[in-house]
Amino acid sequence: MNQTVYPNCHGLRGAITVPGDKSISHRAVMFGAIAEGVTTIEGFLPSEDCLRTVACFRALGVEIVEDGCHLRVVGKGFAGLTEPMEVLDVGNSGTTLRLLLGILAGRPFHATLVGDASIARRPMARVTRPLKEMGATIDGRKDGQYAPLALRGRQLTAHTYASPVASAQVKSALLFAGLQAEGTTTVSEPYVSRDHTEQMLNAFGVELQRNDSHVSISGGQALQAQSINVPGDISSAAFFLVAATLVPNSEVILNNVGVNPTRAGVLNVLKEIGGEWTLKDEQLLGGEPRGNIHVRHAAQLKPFHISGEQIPTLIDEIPVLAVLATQIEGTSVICDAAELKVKETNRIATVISELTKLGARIEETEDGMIIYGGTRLHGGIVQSHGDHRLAMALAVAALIAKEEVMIEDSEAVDVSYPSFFTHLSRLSSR
Ligand SMILES: O=C(O)C1=C[C@@H](OP(=O)(O)O)[C@@H](O)[C@H](O)C1
Ligand SMILES: C=C(OP(=O)(O)O)C(=O)O
Repeated sequence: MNQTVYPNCHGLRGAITVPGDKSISHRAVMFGAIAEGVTTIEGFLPSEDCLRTVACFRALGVEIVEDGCHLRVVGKGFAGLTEPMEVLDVGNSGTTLRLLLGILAGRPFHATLVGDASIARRPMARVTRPLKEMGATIDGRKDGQYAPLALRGRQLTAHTYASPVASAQVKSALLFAGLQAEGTTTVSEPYVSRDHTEQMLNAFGVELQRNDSHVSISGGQALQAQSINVPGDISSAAFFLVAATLVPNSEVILNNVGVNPTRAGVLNVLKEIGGEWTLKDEQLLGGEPRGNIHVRHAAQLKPFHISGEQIPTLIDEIPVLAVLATQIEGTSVICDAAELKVKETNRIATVISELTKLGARIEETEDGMIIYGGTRLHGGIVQSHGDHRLAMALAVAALIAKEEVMIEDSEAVDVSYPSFFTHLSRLSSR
Protein backbone atom coordinates (compact mmCIF):
# COMPACT_ATOMS: atom_id res chain seq x y z
CA MET A 1 0.00 0.00 0.00
CA ASN A 2 1.14 3.54 -0.74
CA GLN A 3 0.12 6.59 1.27
CA THR A 4 0.42 10.16 0.05
CA VAL A 5 1.01 12.79 2.73
CA TYR A 6 0.54 16.48 1.84
CA PRO A 7 2.44 19.47 3.22
CA ASN A 8 0.64 21.07 6.13
CA CYS A 9 0.56 24.85 6.04
CA HIS A 10 -2.12 25.60 8.66
CA GLY A 11 -0.86 23.64 11.69
CA LEU A 12 -1.67 20.42 13.54
CA ARG A 13 -4.37 21.00 16.12
CA GLY A 14 -6.40 18.93 18.57
CA ALA A 15 -6.02 16.12 21.09
CA ILE A 16 -5.33 12.42 20.55
CA THR A 17 -4.67 9.42 22.75
CA VAL A 18 -1.79 7.50 21.23
CA PRO A 19 -2.13 3.70 21.48
CA GLY A 20 -0.67 1.64 24.29
CA ASP A 21 3.06 1.25 24.82
CA LYS A 22 4.42 -1.60 22.70
CA SER A 23 7.18 -2.65 25.11
CA ILE A 24 4.80 -2.70 28.08
CA SER A 25 2.02 -4.47 26.12
CA HIS A 26 4.34 -7.36 25.16
CA ARG A 27 5.53 -7.67 28.74
CA ALA A 28 2.02 -7.52 30.19
CA VAL A 29 1.00 -10.59 28.17
CA MET A 30 4.21 -12.43 29.07
CA PHE A 31 3.97 -11.64 32.78
CA GLY A 32 0.27 -12.57 32.80
CA ALA A 33 1.16 -15.91 31.20
CA ILE A 34 3.83 -16.85 33.78
CA ALA A 35 1.97 -15.51 36.85
CA GLU A 36 -0.53 -17.42 38.97
CA GLY A 37 -4.11 -16.27 38.41
CA VAL A 38 -5.97 -13.92 36.08
CA THR A 39 -4.13 -10.82 34.91
CA THR A 40 -6.21 -8.06 33.30
CA ILE A 41 -4.63 -5.58 30.91
CA GLU A 42 -6.16 -2.19 30.05
CA GLY A 43 -4.74 -0.04 27.27
CA PHE A 44 -3.11 -2.98 25.47
CA LEU A 45 -1.70 -2.15 22.01
CA PRO A 46 -3.49 -4.38 19.46
CA SER A 47 -0.79 -3.93 16.79
CA GLU A 48 0.81 -6.63 14.65
CA ASP A 49 3.84 -7.07 16.92
CA CYS A 50 1.88 -7.39 20.17
CA LEU A 51 -0.71 -9.69 18.59
CA ARG A 52 2.19 -11.98 17.63
CA THR A 53 3.06 -12.22 21.33
CA VAL A 54 -0.57 -13.10 22.12
CA ALA A 55 -0.59 -15.81 19.40
CA CYS A 56 2.71 -17.30 20.64
CA PHE A 57 1.43 -17.59 24.22
CA ARG A 58 -1.83 -19.14 23.05
CA ALA A 59 0.28 -21.70 21.17
CA LEU A 60 2.05 -22.33 24.51
CA GLY A 61 -1.29 -23.27 26.06
CA VAL A 62 -2.19 -19.98 27.75
CA GLU A 63 -5.82 -18.85 27.71
CA ILE A 64 -6.00 -15.22 26.57
CA VAL A 65 -9.31 -13.44 26.05
CA GLU A 66 -8.83 -10.42 23.84
CA ASP A 67 -11.25 -7.57 23.32
CA GLY A 68 -9.40 -4.75 21.55
CA CYS A 69 -7.35 -2.92 24.17
CA HIS A 70 -8.67 -5.05 27.03
CA LEU A 71 -7.06 -8.45 27.67
CA ARG A 72 -7.52 -11.21 30.21
CA VAL A 73 -4.63 -13.63 30.61
CA VAL A 74 -5.12 -16.81 32.64
CA GLY A 75 -1.71 -17.65 34.09
CA LYS A 76 -0.69 -20.95 35.66
CA GLY A 77 2.93 -20.09 36.42
CA PHE A 78 5.93 -21.05 34.30
CA ALA A 79 4.86 -24.69 34.74
CA GLY A 80 1.56 -23.94 32.97
CA LEU A 81 3.33 -23.39 29.64
CA THR A 82 3.11 -26.45 27.40
CA GLU A 83 5.10 -27.68 24.41
CA PRO A 84 3.75 -25.95 21.29
CA MET A 85 2.37 -28.16 18.50
CA GLU A 86 3.18 -25.46 15.97
CA VAL A 87 6.09 -23.23 15.06
CA LEU A 88 6.07 -19.95 17.05
CA ASP A 89 6.00 -17.12 14.49
CA VAL A 90 7.05 -13.75 15.90
CA GLY A 91 6.49 -11.89 12.59
CA ASN A 92 8.50 -8.62 12.66
CA SER A 93 8.88 -8.45 16.44
CA GLY A 94 12.36 -8.60 17.95
CA THR A 95 10.95 -8.08 21.44
CA THR A 96 8.69 -11.13 21.14
CA LEU A 97 11.53 -13.36 19.95
CA ARG A 98 14.23 -12.32 22.40
CA LEU A 99 12.00 -12.26 25.49
CA LEU A 100 10.36 -15.57 24.54
CA LEU A 101 13.80 -17.18 24.31
CA GLY A 102 14.43 -16.18 27.93
CA ILE A 103 11.10 -17.59 29.07
CA LEU A 104 11.38 -20.84 27.12
CA ALA A 105 15.05 -21.45 28.05
CA GLY A 106 13.89 -22.85 31.40
CA ARG A 107 10.95 -24.92 30.14
CA PRO A 108 11.48 -28.67 29.69
CA PHE A 109 10.28 -28.87 26.09
CA HIS A 110 11.11 -28.09 22.48
CA ALA A 111 10.04 -25.01 20.52
CA THR A 112 10.87 -23.67 17.06
CA LEU A 113 10.83 -19.90 16.61
CA VAL A 114 10.60 -18.13 13.25
CA GLY A 115 9.91 -14.61 12.02
CA ASP A 116 9.85 -12.54 8.84
CA ALA A 117 12.80 -11.66 6.57
CA SER A 118 13.78 -8.74 8.82
CA ILE A 119 13.83 -10.92 11.95
CA ALA A 120 16.00 -13.47 10.15
CA ARG A 121 18.68 -10.76 9.71
CA ARG A 122 18.68 -9.56 13.33
CA PRO A 123 21.39 -10.82 15.72
CA MET A 124 20.19 -13.38 18.26
CA ALA A 125 23.55 -14.55 19.66
CA ARG A 126 23.41 -11.68 22.18
CA VAL A 127 20.59 -13.66 23.83
CA THR A 128 21.20 -17.25 22.76
CA ARG A 129 24.86 -17.29 23.90
CA PRO A 130 24.20 -16.41 27.57
CA LEU A 131 21.08 -18.60 27.62
CA LYS A 132 23.15 -21.56 26.39
CA GLU A 133 25.68 -20.77 29.13
CA MET A 134 22.80 -21.12 31.60
CA GLY A 135 21.97 -24.58 30.24
CA ALA A 136 19.47 -24.20 27.39
CA THR A 137 20.04 -25.98 24.09
CA ILE A 138 19.54 -23.56 21.20
CA ASP A 139 20.44 -24.02 17.56
CA GLY A 140 19.63 -22.08 14.44
CA ARG A 141 20.94 -20.58 11.24
CA LYS A 142 24.65 -19.73 11.15
CA ASP A 143 25.46 -21.72 14.25
CA GLY A 144 22.49 -20.45 16.22
CA GLN A 145 23.11 -16.76 15.60
CA TYR A 146 20.00 -16.14 13.51
CA ALA A 147 16.37 -17.28 13.32
CA PRO A 148 14.81 -19.69 12.63
CA LEU A 149 15.86 -21.03 16.02
CA ALA A 150 15.17 -24.37 17.69
CA LEU A 151 15.25 -24.44 21.47
CA ARG A 152 15.05 -27.09 24.15
CA GLY A 153 14.72 -25.69 27.63
CA ARG A 154 16.34 -27.18 30.74
CA GLN A 155 16.75 -26.58 34.44
CA LEU A 156 18.97 -23.49 34.28
CA THR A 157 21.86 -22.41 36.44
CA ALA A 158 22.30 -18.79 37.49
CA HIS A 159 24.62 -16.53 35.51
CA THR A 160 26.50 -13.26 35.94
CA TYR A 161 26.43 -11.67 32.54
CA ALA A 162 27.90 -8.38 31.35
CA SER A 163 26.05 -7.53 28.17
CA PRO A 164 28.24 -5.71 25.65
CA VAL A 165 25.16 -3.78 24.43
CA ALA A 166 22.66 -1.67 26.34
CA SER A 167 19.59 -3.68 25.38
CA ALA A 168 16.36 -4.11 27.32
CA GLN A 169 15.62 -7.19 25.24
CA VAL A 170 18.86 -8.90 26.33
CA LYS A 171 18.38 -7.81 29.95
CA SER A 172 14.75 -8.95 30.01
CA ALA A 173 15.47 -12.34 28.43
CA LEU A 174 18.11 -13.02 31.09
CA LEU A 175 15.85 -11.87 33.92
CA PHE A 176 13.12 -14.27 32.71
CA ALA A 177 15.71 -17.05 32.56
CA GLY A 178 17.13 -16.01 35.95
CA LEU A 179 13.66 -16.32 37.50
CA GLN A 180 13.73 -20.00 36.57
CA ALA A 181 17.36 -20.67 37.51
CA GLU A 182 18.90 -21.99 40.71
CA GLY A 183 20.73 -19.14 42.43
CA THR A 184 21.06 -15.43 41.70
CA THR A 185 21.45 -14.12 38.16
CA THR A 186 23.00 -10.69 37.57
CA VAL A 187 22.88 -8.75 34.30
CA SER A 188 24.81 -5.58 33.67
CA GLU A 189 24.92 -3.33 30.64
CA PRO A 190 27.07 -0.38 29.49
CA TYR A 191 24.21 2.10 29.97
CA VAL A 192 20.79 1.68 31.56
CA SER A 193 18.22 0.51 29.00
CA ARG A 194 14.44 0.84 29.42
CA ASP A 195 13.40 -0.70 32.74
CA HIS A 196 9.81 -1.83 32.02
CA THR A 197 10.68 -5.44 32.92
CA GLU A 198 12.11 -4.41 36.28
CA GLN A 199 9.04 -2.25 37.02
CA MET A 200 6.70 -5.09 36.11
CA LEU A 201 8.67 -7.65 38.13
CA ASN A 202 8.18 -5.38 41.14
CA ALA A 203 4.47 -5.00 40.40
CA PHE A 204 4.07 -8.82 40.20
CA GLY A 205 5.70 -9.23 43.62
CA VAL A 206 9.21 -10.30 42.58
CA GLU A 207 12.21 -9.02 44.53
CA LEU A 208 15.20 -7.77 42.61
CA GLN A 209 18.28 -5.70 43.37
CA ARG A 210 19.17 -2.77 41.16
CA ASN A 211 22.37 -0.80 41.29
CA ASP A 212 23.29 1.57 38.43
CA SER A 213 23.26 -0.64 35.38
CA HIS A 214 23.29 -3.97 37.30
CA VAL A 215 20.14 -5.99 38.04
CA SER A 216 20.09 -9.18 40.14
CA ILE A 217 17.26 -11.66 40.53
CA SER A 218 16.96 -14.85 42.60
CA GLY A 219 15.37 -17.84 40.93
CA GLY A 220 12.26 -19.63 42.13
CA GLN A 221 10.11 -16.59 42.99
CA ALA A 222 6.42 -16.89 42.07
CA LEU A 223 4.50 -14.09 40.35
CA GLN A 224 1.02 -13.07 41.45
CA ALA A 225 -1.51 -12.00 38.78
CA GLN A 226 -2.13 -8.23 38.55
CA SER A 227 -4.27 -5.56 36.87
CA ILE A 228 -2.08 -3.67 34.43
CA ASN A 229 -2.83 -0.28 32.98
CA VAL A 230 -0.63 0.35 29.93
CA PRO A 231 0.24 4.01 29.26
CA GLY A 232 0.36 5.47 25.75
CA ASP A 233 3.55 4.84 23.80
CA ILE A 234 6.11 7.68 23.93
CA SER A 235 7.71 6.21 20.79
CA SER A 236 4.40 6.69 18.94
CA ALA A 237 3.80 10.10 20.53
CA ALA A 238 7.27 11.17 19.31
CA PHE A 239 6.03 11.50 15.71
CA PHE A 240 3.42 14.07 16.75
CA LEU A 241 5.78 15.76 19.24
CA VAL A 242 8.19 16.42 16.39
CA ALA A 243 5.46 17.22 13.85
CA ALA A 244 3.80 19.79 16.15
CA THR A 245 7.19 21.29 17.00
CA LEU A 246 8.01 21.77 13.31
CA VAL A 247 4.71 22.77 11.69
CA PRO A 248 3.89 26.47 12.30
CA ASN A 249 0.64 27.21 14.13
CA SER A 250 0.47 23.72 15.72
CA GLU A 251 -0.94 23.01 19.16
CA VAL A 252 -1.50 19.36 20.11
CA ILE A 253 -2.39 17.47 23.27
CA LEU A 254 -1.15 13.88 23.56
CA ASN A 255 -3.13 12.19 26.33
CA ASN A 256 -1.81 9.62 28.80
CA VAL A 257 1.70 9.16 27.39
CA GLY A 258 4.22 7.03 29.31
CA VAL A 259 7.18 9.15 30.42
CA ASN A 260 9.40 6.57 32.14
CA PRO A 261 12.79 8.35 32.38
CA THR A 262 14.65 5.36 30.90
CA ARG A 263 12.51 5.74 27.83
CA ALA A 264 11.57 9.40 27.36
CA GLY A 265 14.89 10.86 26.12
CA VAL A 266 13.11 12.48 23.19
CA LEU A 267 11.40 14.88 25.62
CA ASN A 268 14.79 15.94 27.05
CA VAL A 269 16.21 16.57 23.60
CA LEU A 270 13.19 18.66 22.61
CA LYS A 271 13.46 20.71 25.80
CA GLU A 272 17.21 21.31 25.37
CA ILE A 273 16.89 22.57 21.81
CA GLY A 274 14.05 24.99 22.55
CA GLY A 275 10.97 22.83 21.96
CA GLU A 276 7.75 23.92 23.63
CA TRP A 277 6.03 21.14 25.55
CA THR A 278 4.67 20.73 29.05
CA LEU A 279 3.57 17.64 30.96
CA LYS A 280 0.28 17.86 32.87
CA ASP A 281 -1.75 15.57 35.15
CA GLU A 282 1.17 13.25 35.89
CA GLN A 283 0.29 9.90 37.47
CA LEU A 284 2.27 6.81 38.54
CA LEU A 285 0.66 3.40 37.96
CA GLY A 286 2.53 0.09 38.25
CA GLY A 287 5.84 1.96 38.47
CA GLU A 288 5.22 3.65 35.09
CA PRO A 289 4.74 7.46 35.12
CA ARG A 290 2.39 8.95 32.53
CA GLY A 291 0.75 12.28 31.76
CA ASN A 292 -0.77 14.55 29.13
CA ILE A 293 1.78 16.28 26.92
CA HIS A 294 0.87 19.69 25.52
CA VAL A 295 3.13 20.58 22.62
CA ARG A 296 3.22 23.51 20.24
CA HIS A 297 5.20 24.90 17.38
CA ALA A 298 8.64 26.23 18.33
CA ALA A 299 10.22 28.76 16.01
CA GLN A 300 13.77 28.88 17.36
CA LEU A 301 15.44 25.48 17.62
CA LYS A 302 19.11 24.75 18.29
CA PRO A 303 20.96 21.79 16.72
CA PHE A 304 21.56 18.78 18.97
CA HIS A 305 24.31 16.29 19.73
CA ILE A 306 23.17 12.97 21.16
CA SER A 307 25.44 10.15 22.32
CA GLY A 308 26.32 7.64 25.04
CA GLU A 309 23.83 7.02 27.81
CA GLN A 310 21.16 9.11 26.04
CA ILE A 311 20.96 6.69 23.12
CA PRO A 312 19.05 3.81 24.82
CA THR A 313 16.50 6.33 26.14
CA LEU A 314 15.52 7.37 22.61
CA ILE A 315 16.81 4.62 20.31
CA ASP A 316 13.50 4.13 18.43
CA GLU A 317 12.96 7.90 18.08
CA ILE A 318 16.15 8.50 16.09
CA PRO A 319 14.48 8.29 12.64
CA VAL A 320 12.06 11.11 13.54
CA LEU A 321 14.81 13.06 15.36
CA ALA A 322 16.76 12.94 12.09
CA VAL A 323 13.77 14.55 10.35
CA LEU A 324 13.72 17.22 13.06
CA ALA A 325 17.44 17.92 12.58
CA THR A 326 17.00 18.57 8.85
CA GLN A 327 14.90 21.62 9.80
CA ILE A 328 17.26 23.13 12.40
CA GLU A 329 19.87 25.66 11.26
CA GLY A 330 23.32 24.18 11.99
CA THR A 331 24.73 20.68 12.30
CA SER A 332 23.22 17.98 14.50
CA VAL A 333 25.15 14.85 15.40
CA ILE A 334 23.99 11.39 16.49
CA CYS A 335 26.74 9.00 17.66
CA ASP A 336 27.15 5.79 19.69
CA ALA A 337 24.05 4.53 17.89
CA ALA A 338 25.41 1.49 16.00
CA GLU A 339 22.44 -0.48 17.41
CA LEU A 340 20.33 1.28 14.76
CA LYS A 341 21.94 -1.01 12.19
CA VAL A 342 20.25 -4.10 13.68
CA LYS A 343 16.68 -2.89 14.02
CA GLU A 344 13.82 -3.72 11.59
CA THR A 345 16.11 -2.22 8.95
CA ASN A 346 19.58 -0.71 9.13
CA ARG A 347 18.08 2.58 10.30
CA ILE A 348 21.24 4.58 9.64
CA ALA A 349 21.23 3.50 5.99
CA THR A 350 17.46 3.65 5.39
CA VAL A 351 16.91 7.00 7.13
CA ILE A 352 19.70 8.52 5.05
CA SER A 353 18.62 6.96 1.74
CA GLU A 354 14.96 8.01 2.10
CA LEU A 355 15.46 11.52 3.52
CA THR A 356 18.10 12.20 0.87
CA LYS A 357 15.39 11.56 -1.76
CA LEU A 358 13.57 14.59 -0.28
CA GLY A 359 16.67 16.81 -0.39
CA ALA A 360 18.07 16.27 3.13
CA ARG A 361 21.85 16.49 3.63
CA ILE A 362 22.98 13.71 5.96
CA GLU A 363 26.35 12.03 6.26
CA GLU A 364 26.68 8.47 7.52
CA THR A 365 29.22 7.77 10.25
CA GLU A 366 30.32 4.47 11.77
CA ASP A 367 27.84 4.69 14.63
CA GLY A 368 25.36 7.37 13.65
CA MET A 369 24.91 10.35 11.36
CA ILE A 370 25.71 14.02 10.88
CA ILE A 371 22.73 16.07 9.74
CA TYR A 372 23.29 19.41 8.05
CA GLY A 373 20.10 21.29 8.88
CA GLY A 374 18.11 24.22 7.63
CA THR A 375 17.06 22.33 4.48
CA ARG A 376 13.70 22.96 2.82
CA LEU A 377 12.66 19.41 1.89
CA HIS A 378 10.90 18.76 -1.41
CA GLY A 379 8.31 16.17 -2.39
CA GLY A 380 9.00 12.74 -3.85
CA ILE A 381 8.46 9.02 -3.62
CA VAL A 382 10.03 7.23 -0.66
CA GLN A 383 10.12 3.65 0.67
CA SER A 384 9.37 2.43 4.18
CA HIS A 385 11.52 -0.69 3.56
CA GLY A 386 8.87 -2.40 5.71
CA ASP A 387 10.05 -0.42 8.76
CA HIS A 388 7.23 1.15 10.79
CA ARG A 389 9.37 3.84 12.42
CA LEU A 390 10.78 4.91 9.05
CA ALA A 391 7.28 5.06 7.46
CA MET A 392 6.03 7.40 10.22
CA ALA A 393 9.20 9.54 10.24
CA LEU A 394 8.76 10.02 6.48
CA ALA A 395 5.14 11.09 7.02
CA VAL A 396 6.41 13.80 9.43
CA ALA A 397 8.95 14.88 6.78
CA ALA A 398 6.10 15.16 4.27
CA LEU A 399 4.25 17.65 6.49
CA ILE A 400 7.09 20.16 6.19
CA ALA A 401 8.07 19.43 2.57
CA LYS A 402 7.28 21.79 -0.33
CA GLU A 403 5.28 19.17 -2.21
CA GLU A 404 3.48 15.93 -1.42
CA VAL A 405 5.36 12.76 -0.52
CA MET A 406 4.24 9.27 -1.47
CA ILE A 407 5.30 6.64 1.06
CA GLU A 408 5.52 3.17 -0.44
CA ASP A 409 4.70 0.16 1.75
CA SER A 410 3.14 2.46 4.32
CA GLU A 411 1.21 -0.44 5.92
CA ALA A 412 4.38 -1.06 7.96
CA VAL A 413 2.85 1.35 10.54
CA ASP A 414 0.56 -1.51 11.63
CA VAL A 415 3.50 -3.04 13.50
CA SER A 416 3.28 -0.43 16.28
CA TYR A 417 0.67 2.23 15.42
CA PRO A 418 -2.21 1.00 13.23
CA SER A 419 -4.20 4.25 13.67
CA PHE A 420 -1.26 6.51 12.77
CA PHE A 421 -2.64 7.89 9.48
CA THR A 422 -6.12 8.35 11.02
CA HIS A 423 -4.60 10.37 13.87
CA LEU A 424 -2.51 12.36 11.41
CA SER A 425 -5.52 13.32 9.32
CA ARG A 426 -7.56 14.14 12.46
CA LEU A 427 -4.88 16.56 13.70
CA SER A 428 -4.38 17.97 10.19
CA SER A 429 -8.05 18.74 9.48
CA ARG A 430 -8.95 22.39 10.02
O1 LIG B 1 12.68 -4.21 25.23
C1 LIG B 1 11.96 -3.61 24.41
O2 LIG B 1 10.72 -3.60 24.47
C2 LIG B 1 12.64 -2.88 23.32
C3 LIG B 1 13.97 -2.57 23.43
C4 LIG B 1 14.74 -1.88 22.40
O3 LIG B 1 15.52 -2.83 21.70
P1 LIG B 1 16.94 -3.37 22.25
O4 LIG B 1 16.73 -4.14 23.47
O5 LIG B 1 17.46 -4.25 21.13
O6 LIG B 1 17.79 -2.15 22.45
C5 LIG B 1 13.84 -1.16 21.42
O7 LIG B 1 14.58 -0.74 20.29
C6 LIG B 1 12.69 -2.02 20.98
O8 LIG B 1 11.84 -1.28 20.13
C7 LIG B 1 11.86 -2.48 22.14
C1 LIG C 1 13.13 -2.09 17.25
C2 LIG C 1 11.81 -2.14 17.44
O1 LIG C 1 11.09 -3.24 17.87
P1 LIG C 1 11.51 -4.77 17.98
O2 LIG C 1 12.95 -4.85 18.37
O3 LIG C 1 10.59 -5.37 18.98
O4 LIG C 1 11.29 -5.39 16.61
C3 LIG C 1 10.98 -0.92 17.27
O5 LIG C 1 9.79 -0.99 17.62
O6 LIG C 1 11.45 0.13 16.77
